[in-house]
Amino acid sequence: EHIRRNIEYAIAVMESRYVNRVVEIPDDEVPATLSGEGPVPPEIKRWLVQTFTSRRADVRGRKESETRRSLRSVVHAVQAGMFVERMFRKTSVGVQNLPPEVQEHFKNIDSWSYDVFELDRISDGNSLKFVFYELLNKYDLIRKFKIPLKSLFAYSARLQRGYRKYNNRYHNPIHAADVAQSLNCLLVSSGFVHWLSDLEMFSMIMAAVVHDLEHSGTTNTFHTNTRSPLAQMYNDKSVLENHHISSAFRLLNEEDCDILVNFSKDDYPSKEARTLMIDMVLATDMSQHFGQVKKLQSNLQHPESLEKSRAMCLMIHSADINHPSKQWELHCRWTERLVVEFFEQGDQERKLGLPLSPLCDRHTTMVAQSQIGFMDYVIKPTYDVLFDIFRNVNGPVVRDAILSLRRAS
Ligand SMILES: Nc1nc2c(ncn2[C@@H]2O[C@@H]3COP(=O)(O)O[C@H]3[C@H]2O)c(=O)[nH]1
Ligand SMILES: [Zn+2]
Repeated sequence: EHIRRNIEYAIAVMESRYVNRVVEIPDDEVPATLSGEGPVPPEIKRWLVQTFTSRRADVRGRKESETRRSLRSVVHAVQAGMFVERMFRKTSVGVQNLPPEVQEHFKNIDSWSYDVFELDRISDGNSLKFVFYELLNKYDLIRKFKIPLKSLFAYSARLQRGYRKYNNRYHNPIHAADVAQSLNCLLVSSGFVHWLSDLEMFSMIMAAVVHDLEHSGTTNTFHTNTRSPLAQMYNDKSVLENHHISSAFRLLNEEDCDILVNFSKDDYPSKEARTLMIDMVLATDMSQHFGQVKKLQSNLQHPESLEKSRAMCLMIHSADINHPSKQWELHCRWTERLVVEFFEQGDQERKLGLPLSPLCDRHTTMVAQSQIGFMDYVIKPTYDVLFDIFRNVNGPVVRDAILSLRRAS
């Protein structure tokens, strides 16, 4: 059934999107791409450049040779029938703990039009806690990693509290729940869910859930410009993202919060799992965006060089910027929230006598135009590359399946 769904999905994607399509990704130097005449107003260009590019060298220095895993190897595994058999709900450990209304709502959790605001309403503001639990349970990870439910709920409660620390309109627990649910959709619809190991699945869900923990409601540029304690701590580099993932790991040390307590020594703190989670959260720094997309696009010219971990990072990043590709009502709600947050930062900048960041001036910002720029220059290229990756995993499987069918008939 899953193979059939993968094949149908891949065929649909190829038919509808990939015939004679040219992907246009701006160069790392975005201004060059945007410098021509076009509908993008100067302030929006400034925002794109300031937010989505980084001329700093990537200093993370992952030793790729050690754990290099290409998508090609995954394709081979898929062709050889080496799916990870994911048990959906077969062994759920505690569904009875969920309020019935929430349980009913989760029937739709694989849908791109899932209404996370409604979940938050019916769960009395516990959307993050319940999505975290539901996804771990759905993929049987609570049982496999012997995660104590008491710790899971204590940790989730601390996460929700951490997300509420600054009362942000956008970067709050609902956003984290939304990113985790959207990630789940991408994993399911692409078939990735069947070729990630349990540890990789856990790492991805965890990364989605913690990726904006204790977000200050202001941008990295704001932290740097105000020389905030966090900017000093992280030397102006991916300030917030470093804080999010660092806080998530530190929270595990709080009383009753260690959800990793029963992980085997091979699983955690293995370099692989920890590095993966750190890399995925750091990859949500929007200054890495154009570099990340461009690198993957060039990798796609030689699919054998595509790395699984890079694909996973792109998936989290795509889930993080999902709402412009969702239903209009959902998108509008998120946009309204984001704009409130941007304008509050602008107000603070005004008070401090700092230059106002792009899109943060409540008196001059053109929201509609900026959203068009965001969709054209950020969302579309990201999702184009993501679907190209999906196609690279599913494509050879589809081709072989078609050949087999032909031979059989
Ligand atoms: N301009 C604009 N930025 C967005 C939109 N959605 C998400 N973002 C930005 O993309 C960022 C992704 O990472 P964060 O969630 O930290 O913060 C998010 C916002 O800064 C949108 O609709 N418009
Ligand atoms: Zn986010």
